[in-house]
Amino acid sequence: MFRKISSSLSRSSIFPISTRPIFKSGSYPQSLQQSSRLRSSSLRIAETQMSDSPQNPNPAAIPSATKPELLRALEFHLGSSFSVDPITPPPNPLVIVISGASGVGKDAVINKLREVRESLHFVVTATSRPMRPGELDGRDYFFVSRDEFLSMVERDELLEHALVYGDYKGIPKKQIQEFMAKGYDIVLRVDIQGAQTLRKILGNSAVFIFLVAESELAMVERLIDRRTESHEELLVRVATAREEIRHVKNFDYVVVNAKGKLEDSVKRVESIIDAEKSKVHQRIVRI
Ligand SMILES: Nc1ncnc2c1ncn2[C@@H]1O[C@H](COP(=O)(O)OP(=O)(O)OP(=O)(O)O)[C@@H](O)[C@H]1O
Repeated sequence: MFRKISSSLSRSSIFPISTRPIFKSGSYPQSLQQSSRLRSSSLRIAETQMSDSPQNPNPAAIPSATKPELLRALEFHLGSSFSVDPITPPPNPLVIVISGASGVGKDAVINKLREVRESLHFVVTATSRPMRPGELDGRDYFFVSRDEFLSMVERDELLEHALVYGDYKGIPKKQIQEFMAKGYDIVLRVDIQGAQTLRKILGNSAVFIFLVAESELAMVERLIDRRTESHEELLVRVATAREEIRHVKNFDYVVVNAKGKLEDSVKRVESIIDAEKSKVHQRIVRI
């Protein structure tokens, strides 16, 4: 764990403890500069590398000591070895909740994020809704019957679940636990109702991102273009979206997914993840 450089040296043979030196220009101990005991082959290599480097621009620097010698002397002077361990612990796994009104582009953003970012696990939601053309069981959702879904609820296998536009949707807990244990960050894609429930369950331990279109018109057009909803379903979704936009205040971040700017939105989400990873006070999530 710790550098062993100085441990092989008898400290008292170089500097008596009572007379620990303060190194100044020109006063670096001759014994340390010249001692053949210090010159192992690896030290000589390092020394050669240093002597090849451009002239030291700092006139106050110690003139002819090698880097290993300097390191050893500093360690000796400080009374402890320099550790090669990381200065800060690795960041905790994150739980990232991505939400927003229907048709705002949650799937589109998440699918792109999947392409550009490793070390994220995208939780596959269980749903009782029928599969849409192009969707794949186990990739887009776990498609289960209503009865199967209700059994999962009874067995307490879901972190949260809800009835959304007549269909059940829920998040399997086991998947999150397994991937967090492997060090993955977890991405959850939920509607706004789901995000509200998750906020109650997870509090500030998770990161909540709210996706919005640049305007209401843009959002409705996107839904129409998708051509997966009937006229009545569109009416319900638009009315719900108008109401849901007020919940933005319960989120940590808002990302505008503007028309034709999907990649910018994904970059913005990535920046949020990077910032969260750099936080001094990390979120700690327990599922
Ligand atoms: N930035 C964008 N520019 C243009 N089209 C977009 C953009 N983002 C998403 N879309 C398109 O808008 C439509 C709706 O997107 P998507 O299905 O990802 O929304 P969603 O939020 O997942 O919807 P739902 O909650 O109803 O499943 C899709 O056809 C998608 O390709």
